[in-house]
Amino acid sequence: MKQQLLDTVSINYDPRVELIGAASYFHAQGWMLGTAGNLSAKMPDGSFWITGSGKSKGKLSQEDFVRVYPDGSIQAPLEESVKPSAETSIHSSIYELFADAQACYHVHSVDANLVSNFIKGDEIPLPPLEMIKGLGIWEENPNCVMPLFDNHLKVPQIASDIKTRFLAQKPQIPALLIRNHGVTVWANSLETARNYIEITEFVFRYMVAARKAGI
Ligand SMILES: CSC[C@@H](O)[C@@H](O)C(=O)COP(=O)(O)O
Ligand SMILES: [Zn+2]
Repeated sequence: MKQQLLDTVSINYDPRVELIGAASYFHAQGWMLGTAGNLSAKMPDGSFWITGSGKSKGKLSQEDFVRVYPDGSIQAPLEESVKPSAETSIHSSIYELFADAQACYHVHSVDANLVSNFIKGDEIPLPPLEMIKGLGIWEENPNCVMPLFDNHLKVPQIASDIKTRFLAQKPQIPALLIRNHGVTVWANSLETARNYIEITEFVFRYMVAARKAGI
């Protein structure tokens, strides 16, 4: 009986309403302006719902999402014309790399774009702020870095760079930054992914302000 109930709950699970709420909140913060960014959430069968490509992220509806299956096949609920996000390959790579990931969020902010140019290398040292604990690092004065990837017109190239690097070495934190583009986070729940976006954006804002203040 209990198992039956659990099965029914998982069959009826639909993360789209929560994804729409997150997108509209990020849009209000200026992190998902126009068509920028994409959000996805995993389903119990291993597929994931992802925002359709080119949709205005401040006014999404349930029909603006596409369901992507592990074999790459897709299902657009009502409108066949809805295509999955151009950055779906990045979301797929994250779900392949991190079995616990239930959600993957990607946004574009001015501060993230500025910070991505602070350094030429492939990782950015993060300031040892209390907020870093919110990314799962419980250390005094943490020595934490955020992986930084080059932006490419061909998104599968970015996805492949992420896979290659993270297969060789897992990142310290569940976040990565694409240069002149934006941050991507992943988490074991939609709520935590939303928190990670807020925390990384706080850290970027601090870094820009600190540089301006000469700290
Ligand atoms: C301002 S749109 C930029 C896009 O190229 C991309 O980076 C993005 O985040 C949104 O693409 P989308 O295909 O709508 O998911
Ligand atoms: Zn993007």
